[in-house]
Amino acid sequence: MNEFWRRLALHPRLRMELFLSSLLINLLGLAGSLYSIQVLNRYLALGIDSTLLTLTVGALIAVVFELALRSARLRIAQWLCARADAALGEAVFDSSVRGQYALLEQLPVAARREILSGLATTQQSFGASNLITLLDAPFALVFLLVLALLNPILALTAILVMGGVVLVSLLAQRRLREPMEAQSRSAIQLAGHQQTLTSGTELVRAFQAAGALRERWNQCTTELTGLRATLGSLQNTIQNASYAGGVLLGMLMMAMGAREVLAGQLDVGSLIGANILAGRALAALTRALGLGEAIGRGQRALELIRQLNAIPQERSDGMTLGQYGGSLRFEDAAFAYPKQPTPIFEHFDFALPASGVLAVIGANGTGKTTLARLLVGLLEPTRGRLLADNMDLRQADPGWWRRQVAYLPQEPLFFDGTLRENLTVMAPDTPDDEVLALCRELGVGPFVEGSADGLSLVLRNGGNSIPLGIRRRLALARALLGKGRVVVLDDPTEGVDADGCKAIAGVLNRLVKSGHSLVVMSNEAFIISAAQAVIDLNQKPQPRIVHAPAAPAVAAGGNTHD
Ligand SMILES: Nc1ncnc2c1ncn2[C@@H]1O[C@H](COP(=O)(O)OP(=O)(O)OP(=O)(O)O)[C@@H](O)[C@H]1O
Repeated sequence: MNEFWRRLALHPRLRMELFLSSLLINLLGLAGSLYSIQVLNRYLALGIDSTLLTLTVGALIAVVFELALRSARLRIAQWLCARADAALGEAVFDSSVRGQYALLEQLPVAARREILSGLATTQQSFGASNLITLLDAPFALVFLLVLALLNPILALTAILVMGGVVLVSLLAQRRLREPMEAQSRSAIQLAGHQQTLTSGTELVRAFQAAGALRERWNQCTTELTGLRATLGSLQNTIQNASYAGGVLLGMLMMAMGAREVLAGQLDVGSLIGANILAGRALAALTRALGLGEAIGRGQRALELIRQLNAIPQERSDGMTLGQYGGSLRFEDAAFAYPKQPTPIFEHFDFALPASGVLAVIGANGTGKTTLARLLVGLLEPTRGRLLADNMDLRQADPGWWRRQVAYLPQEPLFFDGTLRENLTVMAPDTPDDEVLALCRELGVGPFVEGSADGLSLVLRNGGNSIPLGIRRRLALARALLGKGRVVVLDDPTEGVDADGCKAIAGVLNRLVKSGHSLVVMSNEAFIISAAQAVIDLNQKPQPRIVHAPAAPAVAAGGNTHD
């Protein structure tokens, strides 16, 4: 309900127009019953055709006005709802792309997907037609008021029947909440299994995981079917109450009305009109009550969306440096993930001079990727500072900082779009020649130029149909085309063949010569031997720092580090 009010509050003038048009529509809606009363009382009594003609023309004009107003009101409501939907969609998008990375990561992927799909649910639940139905509901009172003017006993009868319908419906709606929440939880679980079915085909087949997956799948779908049945029954109770209320109201109105007619308190025309009025009052009410499930579903989706939107966002401004020199420094830095018993590192002091080359080594899970994410500014040290040319990265404008960093993440993922759009995402004006030259330098020229579409090749599903070694080098090309001063590479040779490693070594040498600072997370001997310093994350909690005496050139297939 609050969401409907919020939508109405978006535009006070339109809200007023909606209320006024609803008032007029419902007043014009009285024309049908007044027409019946007048035809039965006047025309049947006097038999004057011109009276019938006047009444009919009057009623028709009222109907035409009512229809015109209805369509104008719908357009206003649609405009208002479209604006609210667009604002909500934008807020969700912003939270997804600008919510603090560390906090976003705490939300499971399936839950995030469910939140995003909840946008469509809110659009339906709080859409224009439902808004109008709710606006019409209070006008049931107008019909009851007119009914009371015709005959108070009939009005009282209608109120009692409607009260009963409201009571049954509200009781059923109270019981809707719990199964709806359970349904949302099950849907999140099912979304996880759907993800496995769609992108884990290999896993399911090769590891014969179908049995284990089927059990969970069946459990989820059975649970969802049961919950849907419960919700359906409750919804049915509400519909039955409305139907039974309608039948009962019609009968009681006739019975009580007939007695009133015999007692001389009501004429036959007014009895028919009263019946129509009571029917309209009940219909307005039951239509609104029938929205209970849809509104409950929308509210649940909105609650999840609010959880996402409540995640504090990364700052969109901050300090920048006119000219970033390329040095980095950790000062008594520590990092620990929330709810993790041991920190990734503590009391970490290290300075990388401009144009320095640093290798970060460590066994699986020691924190190389975490360190890379700290350098890119996705995560922040839980204690201490990380400085870029003496500027604390906490104070830096994240957008500016990410333009200073050429980052190769461990997972080389791409968004749906062409290869060109992906590679030049940080520098859209880069000419194709430059992109192709870098691809050639990285040894993926034959892949790009050999494909019929070249740079216009359309990537889907993160680009996962491209072999990993090629995908990684394409991701490296994307990083370098951004022209950041510091190059942070998370396992650049993982899955890359010997020729590919040589090509990467060549590019790294060029970067070193051109004065870039390099931080490479890798256990690869040829990278370690070329580094001026090595951080060993195997040592906990304070990493070991090894300074190499000289910096030989990066050469794939070179020395091993001792
Ligand atoms: N979002 C997170 N929340 C909690 N713990 C996390 C999170 N991300 C990583 N970790 C944990 O932090 C530790 C370091 O992970 P990280 O991925 O940085 O290691 P890594 O050295 O890069 O591993 P690998 O060599 O396998 O890539 C691991 O124990 C991992 O489980």
